Amino acid sequence: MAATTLVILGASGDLTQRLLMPALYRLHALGLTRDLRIVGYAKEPWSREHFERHIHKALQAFAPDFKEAQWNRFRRQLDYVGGELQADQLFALKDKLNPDALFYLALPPALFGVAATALGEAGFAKGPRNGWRRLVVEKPFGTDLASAQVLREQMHAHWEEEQILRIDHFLGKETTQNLMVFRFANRFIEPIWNAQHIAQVQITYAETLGVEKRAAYYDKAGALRDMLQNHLMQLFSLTAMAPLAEWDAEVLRNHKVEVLRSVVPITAATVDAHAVRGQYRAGKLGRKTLVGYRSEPGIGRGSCTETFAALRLEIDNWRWHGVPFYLRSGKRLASDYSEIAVQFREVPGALPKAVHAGNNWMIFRIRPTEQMDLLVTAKRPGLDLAGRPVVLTAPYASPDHLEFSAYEQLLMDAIEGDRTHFLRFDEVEWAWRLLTPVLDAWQSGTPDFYAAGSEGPSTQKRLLDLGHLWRSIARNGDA
Ligand SMILES: NC(=O)C1=CN([C@@H]2O[C@H](COP(=O)(O)OP(=O)(O)OC[C@H]3O[C@@H](n4cnc5c(N)ncnc54)[C@H](OP(=O)(O)O)[C@@H]3O)[C@@H](O)[C@H]2O)C=CC1
Ligand SMILES: O=C1O[C@H](COP(=O)(O)O)[C@@H](O)[C@H](O)[C@H]1O
Repeated sequence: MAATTLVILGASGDLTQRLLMPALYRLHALGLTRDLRIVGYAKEPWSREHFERHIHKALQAFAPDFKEAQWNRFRRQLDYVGGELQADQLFALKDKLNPDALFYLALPPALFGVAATALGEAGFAKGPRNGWRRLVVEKPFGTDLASAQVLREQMHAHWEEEQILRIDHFLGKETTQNLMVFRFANRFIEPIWNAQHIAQVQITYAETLGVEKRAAYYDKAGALRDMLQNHLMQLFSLTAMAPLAEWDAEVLRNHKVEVLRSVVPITAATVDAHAVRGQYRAGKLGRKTLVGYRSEPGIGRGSCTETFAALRLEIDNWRWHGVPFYLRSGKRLASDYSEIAVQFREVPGALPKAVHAGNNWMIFRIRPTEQMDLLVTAKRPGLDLAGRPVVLTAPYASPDHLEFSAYEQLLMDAIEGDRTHFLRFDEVEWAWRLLTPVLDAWQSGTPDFYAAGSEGPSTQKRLLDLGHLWRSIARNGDA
């Protein structure tokens, strides 16, 4: 790696403390980013020493395996500049930039356009001839189709699309990346990965967390914008896309966009058949009593923001015609349970009755543990020819392999210029195009309530085809 500067705009914020700095610290400890200079930039008129103390405290709290000796090496990479998001003030960064430099917008989303413009006006979008410049943008990219398009225009005034790395941290998760490897590196999968063999797909991201300290952001966003529009749509398109002709970031992103373009549009008339929203009321999780969303600090007593969203998507192409894809995510649910679960169609009935062949499921589990489960029917040991369900499990973690957090993966990719796991604008745009009619419809009316600690609103059932059941959140997917 050539000497590179990473400027973090918004360096006094939560993301920097909790996720970016711990990731950078670990990459440094592993010897992967020795030539990286990290410059924090924020409004606070801090000295470099003050910034160091701030980050030291953050790492003590959030970096697993924090060690003072390692910190003493890492701190030498750090620097700080205080200023507003204005070109004349940003210009103070000039002498700190290597020919290769990237700017990370760890800022409130409303400031992405302002910051990109100010960096451009300061002349930072164009590097010297022997270097490159990149802009890493956090999520969410816009709040609907129109605002995302406006933001794109603002960014493109100074930055080329190839320079912009839009983060979706789910693309840095092992399970997400494994979807691509597992699907395309195994001979037996591709021939059955289609409507002829697959009955339904369920993508669930359930959290026990509530709104925590993010009321100001979350109450404006809601579950559809916070989780479905970005993270779950990515899992969806990676599950459904066609095999790549070439292992290349642009080809991959073309394929994901193809999926989104093939989704049957949801309209004002069909929203209720395709989308359900919920909001948690007071409830119990184990012995803990939980307040309802409207009683959380910072949330309006009459807020209609959804804390749960479920979608039924249908893809009208040769591969998937007739297969419903169910996506859902919510806060304050019964467990931290997340997976992509693919159910195969039933086998024909020419088996002895006692075999009871159940449906096969292929499950890519994200939480509570990352692992793959294949649910099959095998013979029950004994004299009779009877069947029993068996789970073939492949755990993810292995003592022989280092694991990297999503932010470690993506920061490394950003430094190396690998765009594979970042979003191209048209992916974001298509996801907004599909979901904006739902957001529009949800501007009025109220969400369906569910008790905190439960499976979510019972109305989510209405999205399912006859014979399909939601997998149980409380029992990590078991029936
Ligand atoms: N926190 C998280 O867990 C995650 C956050 N994200 C995304 O990361 C981004 C940052 O989030 P987060 O760190 O939580 O937000 P915070 O509000 O904690 O921090 C944002 C940063 O922006 C600065 N800032 C705020 N307003 C201005 C302004 N008007 N001018 C200049 N700087 C300003 C803040 O400075 P100051 O401290 O002075 O206000 C702070 O440094 C968001 O886009 C969020 O969606 C994504 C995934 C997870
Ligand atoms: O982006 C977000 O993701 C988290 C869930 O992701 P995880 O990797 O932390 O499990 C979610 O809690 C948050 O609301 C959302 O903004």
